[in-house]
Amino acid sequence: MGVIQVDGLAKSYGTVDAVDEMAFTVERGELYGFLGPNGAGKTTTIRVLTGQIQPNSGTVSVLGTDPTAEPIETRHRVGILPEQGSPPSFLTPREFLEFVGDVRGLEPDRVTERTTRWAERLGFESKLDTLHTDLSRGQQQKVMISQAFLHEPDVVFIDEPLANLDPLVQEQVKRFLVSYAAGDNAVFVSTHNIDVAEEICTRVGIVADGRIVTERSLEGDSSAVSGGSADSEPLGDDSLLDVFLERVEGEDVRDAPSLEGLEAPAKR
Ligand SMILES: Nc1ncnc2c1ncn2[C@@H]1O[C@H](COP(=O)(O)OP(=O)(O)OP(=O)(O)O)[C@@H](O)[C@H]1O
Repeated sequence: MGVIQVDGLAKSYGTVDAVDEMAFTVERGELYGFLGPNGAGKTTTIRVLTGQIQPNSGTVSVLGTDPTAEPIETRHRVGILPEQGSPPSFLTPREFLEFVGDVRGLEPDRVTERTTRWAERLGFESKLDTLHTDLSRGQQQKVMISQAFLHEPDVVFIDEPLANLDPLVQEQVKRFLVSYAAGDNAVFVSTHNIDVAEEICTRVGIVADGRIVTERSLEGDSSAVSGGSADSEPLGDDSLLDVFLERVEGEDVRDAPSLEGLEAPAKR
């Protein structure tokens, strides 16, 4: 049984069908990449899986909990790095991480120890007592990454993990995500960055029009992974970008209208 299970999920906003017949399963040990163009339904799916919104229909299960019926229990057990999330402007990283640790049920000593460890790991020790409003976007992202992993959850949902990070920290975070998933956890990453997905994910689901249109295993040609609704094909000799462009109808940049006419005006 997967630690994340989604079957027949549908969610609309008014007349917009954001998610429709979404189905996939993620197992322990997987770093699952959720790839899709703008508006494909990725954030909506994560919001359902983390108990932030109610779907219209379908079943979802996260670590054996039902986020639609027991959202607080689900949120307690997972880590969440939301899209464009930022820590509260009126708190410092130390205060925020203490708050998150408390809400997630960690002992105060443990929170102090992990706060120090994360600040050292991501290099924001000198900013631990500075208000978030006075931190850069990248420094705020480091605090958000720290809060998602502070209670060492078995499942972590991440929207664009590398946003605003400098290249050195990006490398560190990528390595961390790979090792965290390999430690019998599951990391679910929504991203537009196909190269990063190809580099770090064990499996990807390509999303278009609110559903998974294809899945690919990236763990080597012989290891097709059971994906619940369908077995994932290995990527083989294709590049993930080619698979993406082929499967995302109407989004192929090779057929897209050129941006001719949008060039900056020539200097007079
Ligand atoms: N609160 C909302 N009210 C109305 N429509 C919404 C709302 N949130 C999302 N949508 C619509 O639902 C669809 C899916 O949006 P969603 O944010 O899930 O896509 P996404 O794959 O995360 O996109 P992106 O890659 O641009 O972040 C889009 O057409 C979007 O306009």
